[in-house]
Amino acid sequence: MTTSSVLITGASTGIGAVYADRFARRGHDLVLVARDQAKLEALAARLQQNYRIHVDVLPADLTKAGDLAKVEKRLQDDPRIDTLINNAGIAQSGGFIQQTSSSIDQLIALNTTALTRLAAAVAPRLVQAGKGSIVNISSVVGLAPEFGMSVYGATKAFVLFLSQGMSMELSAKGVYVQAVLPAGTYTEIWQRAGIDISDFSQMMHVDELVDAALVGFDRREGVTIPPLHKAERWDNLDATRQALLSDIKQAEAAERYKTA
Ligand SMILES: NC(=O)C1=CN([C@@H]2O[C@H](COP(=O)(O)OP(=O)(O)OC[C@H]3O[C@@H](n4cnc5c(N)ncnc54)[C@H](OP(=O)(O)O)[C@@H]3O)[C@@H](O)[C@H]2O)C=CC1
Ligand SMILES: CC(=O)[C@H](N)C(=O)O
Repeated sequence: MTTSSVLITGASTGIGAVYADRFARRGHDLVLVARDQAKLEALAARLQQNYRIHVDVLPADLTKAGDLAKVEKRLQDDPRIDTLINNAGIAQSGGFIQQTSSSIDQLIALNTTALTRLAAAVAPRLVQAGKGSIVNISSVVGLAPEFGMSVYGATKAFVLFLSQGMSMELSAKGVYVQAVLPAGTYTEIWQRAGIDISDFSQMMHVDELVDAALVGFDRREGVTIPPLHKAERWDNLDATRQALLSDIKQAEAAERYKTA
C-alpha cells in the first residue's frame, strides 16, 4: 500500500470531497483544503475511520494571500505530497454586465490565480523527484462562450490552456498533468452561485463524474472530458488547432488584410 499523500483543494464538499473519498479508498493519505474547517474535519474523521489512512486538514481561503501562501508552503515542503488535485472553484450567476468588481476579483483569484500558484508551488519538487501528478479541474464551459458565462468560462479556458502547456513542459520530466472538463454536475456550486437549476436538463451525479475522471487519470490522459461521448471530437478539434498553427506566418499579413 502506498504512503504518498494527495492534497485536494475544495475538499469540503462536491467534486473535491468525492476525490478525497476515492484517493483514500486507494490507500493514499490526504491533505484536505477548503474554508469550512468543521466540514473538513468531519470528512477527515470518516475517511480515517473507513480506510485507515491519515488525513490532515488545512483550512484556507485561497483568495486570501496569507492562506494561499500557507498552502503553497505545504506543497513546497511536504515531500510526501505527490499529487495535487486543484479543484476549488466558484461560479457566478448573471451575464457580463451584471458582474461586480468584487465578484470578478473573487472568481479570478480562486479559479485561476490560486490554481496556478498551487501548481507552480508543487511542480519544481515533483520535477526534481521525476514523478507526481497535478490534476486541474476545468469545465466544458471553457469551450463554450455560447453559454453566457463569460468570466467563469474564461477562467476554465485558462485552466485548460495552462494544463496543456504544463503537460508539454512537465511530462518529459516525469510529471503527469491532467485537465478534467466536467459538464453540469449535481453539487452545491449552483446554489452557492445563485443559479436556479430547476429548468436545467439532467446533469451528472458527482460520483459518476469523479470515477470517470479517475479512469482518465489512470490512463494518463492529458485532457479528460467525462461527458463527451465521441472522443474523436476532441481529437479533431486539437488536430484543427494544430493545422491552424501551421498556417500562421508571422512575418507577413494574410492576403485578405493587405491594403492596396
Ligand atoms: N458542479 C459542476 O457542474 C461543475 C464544476 N466544475 C468545477 O469543479 C470544481 C469543484 O466544483 P463543485 O464541487 O461543483 O463545487 P462545490 O461548490 O460543491 O465545491 C466547491 C469547493 O471549493 C471550496 N471553496 C470555495 N471557495 C473557496 C475559497 N475561497 N478557498 C478555498 N476553498 C474554496 C468549497 O469549500 P468551502 O466553502 O469550505 O471553502 C468547496 O469545497 C470547481 O472548480 C468547478 O468550477 C466544473 C464543471 C462543472
Ligand atoms: C457553474 C457551471 O457552469 C458549472 N460549474 C460548469 O462548469 O458547468
